[in-house]
Amino acid sequence: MAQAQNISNAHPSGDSQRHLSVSTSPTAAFQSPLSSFGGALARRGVPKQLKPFNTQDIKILLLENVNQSGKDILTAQGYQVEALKTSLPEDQLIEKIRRLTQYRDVHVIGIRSKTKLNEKVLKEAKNLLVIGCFCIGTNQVNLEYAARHGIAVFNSPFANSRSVAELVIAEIITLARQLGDRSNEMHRGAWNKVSSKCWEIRGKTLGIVGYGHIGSQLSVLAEAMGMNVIYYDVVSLMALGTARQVPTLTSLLNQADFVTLHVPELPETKNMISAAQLAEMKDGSYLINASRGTVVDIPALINAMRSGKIAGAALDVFPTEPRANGDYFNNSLNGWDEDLRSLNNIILTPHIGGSTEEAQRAIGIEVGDALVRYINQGVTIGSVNMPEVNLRSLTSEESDYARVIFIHQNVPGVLRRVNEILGEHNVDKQISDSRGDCAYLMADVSNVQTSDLRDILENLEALSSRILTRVLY
Ligand SMILES: NC(=O)c1ccc[n+]([C@@H]2O[C@H](COP(=O)([O-])OP(=O)(O)OC[C@H]3O[C@@H](n4cnc5c(N)ncnc54)[C@H](O)[C@@H]3O)[C@@H](O)[C@H]2O)c1
Ligand SMILES: O=C(O)CC[C@@H](O)C(=O)O
Repeated sequence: MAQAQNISNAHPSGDSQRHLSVSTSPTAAFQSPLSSFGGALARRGVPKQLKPFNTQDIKILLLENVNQSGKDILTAQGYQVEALKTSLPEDQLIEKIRRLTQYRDVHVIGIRSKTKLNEKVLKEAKNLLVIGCFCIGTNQVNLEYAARHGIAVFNSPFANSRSVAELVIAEIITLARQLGDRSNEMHRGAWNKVSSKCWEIRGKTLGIVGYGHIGSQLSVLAEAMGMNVIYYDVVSLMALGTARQVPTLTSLLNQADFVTLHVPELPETKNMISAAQLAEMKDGSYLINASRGTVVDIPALINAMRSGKIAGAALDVFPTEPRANGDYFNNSLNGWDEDLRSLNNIILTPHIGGSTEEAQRAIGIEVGDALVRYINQGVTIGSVNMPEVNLRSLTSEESDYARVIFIHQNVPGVLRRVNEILGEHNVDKQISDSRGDCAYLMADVSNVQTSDLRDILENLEALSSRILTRVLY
């Protein structure tokens, strides 16, 4: 196929910077790991790398010390990768995107849990194609705004679940034996050998709120240590081992010796554990939160611990967390931080539930691969805000092919208009799906020349429903 020059990735803003020059010289072979088409791919040859751009033109900004495994995958593609160790607050991130040419046309932003990618920030990144959350939670991103602007978001849904579950097991024993306090006393030079209100965990009841990836793993580990497990979830879920689902949060709180929270940050989970719920817990019970800081009303917890109602707590997450290592955890953050620090038998950790070598490496690989697949082939499998769409990869044996991606508003009549445009060519295969207001169409067209691609692009761009058009080949 004759090579086209300057086919643009058109974007809703119509920004003139959105032009990527054309190259078909791959810098690294991309091996698609997609399972549903894997067999067919293996038989049909090496997947062809689809890109209407020099991979070197793709600009990626990674924040929050993303693992080397993820950086390696992205740099191996030839993309320009700028990696920062910390997150940036909204004003500094906007400033960076606005002021520095190298970020203004950033195509990919990679973050972990701290960087807030809200509408204000996303508006500035006018060339943004995709966001990688190198973590489980995606509450820090305005997913709906991103979808409306054709920006796909990917995460790693369970690569750190085991690490969180193991941390919680450690915390259950630490709280039951008041290990934090004993250790602190020894560090201060004081010997204080006590057994009063120190317990074995065998035979105690663990109440898990949210029986998803983390909650269910934890259930198995806790049972192996002799605990009885009950759980509460908004959906009915199969119990592992001899765990038992209870019908209400109150029922769980009334029965559990240890309550641990594993729900996502949602409007419904905000202050899910507040004064009323703490009052429903057993006297002398324990609370663990390694989900999100907003799930617990912390001033209410401080009161419940001061009164002795709650015998201990472990908190890994906080409504406002420091931006970087070395920053202070004091009242300037949340207003009650020093009261919290003054309590006995409380474990405070800096959001390290998923911070293990194993988890971070696996997350880097999973999200890195998803980003490459999306950039190079337009595949949305695993996206948290776009319909999941995939087609068998084109292979290097198939020449004169192009992949057309049309992200559009989910309104009646669009497919007919799109197919009028594509119908003038040989559409080899096509798939389309929608999620909420956003729809994603992927079509592989054969026997197309440069001029055809330009026509296809311009005609699709002229449709009023279009959000983003990409032509990959
Ligand atoms: N501390 C850390 O480092 C760390 C690491 C990973 C995840 N997390 C947090 O943990 C959360 C849970 O992770 P996961 O992978 O188990 O998520 P998941 O989506 O697999 O499971 C969440 C479960 O919570 C349930 N749920 C939702 N709303 C609920 C409600 N109102 N009441 C009861 N149950 C409800 C869901 O039905 C689901 O079963 C994540 O959303 C993330 O915020 C924290
Ligand atoms: O590594 C992080 O910053 C986030 C860890 C965790 O909260 C997650 O959502 O996966």
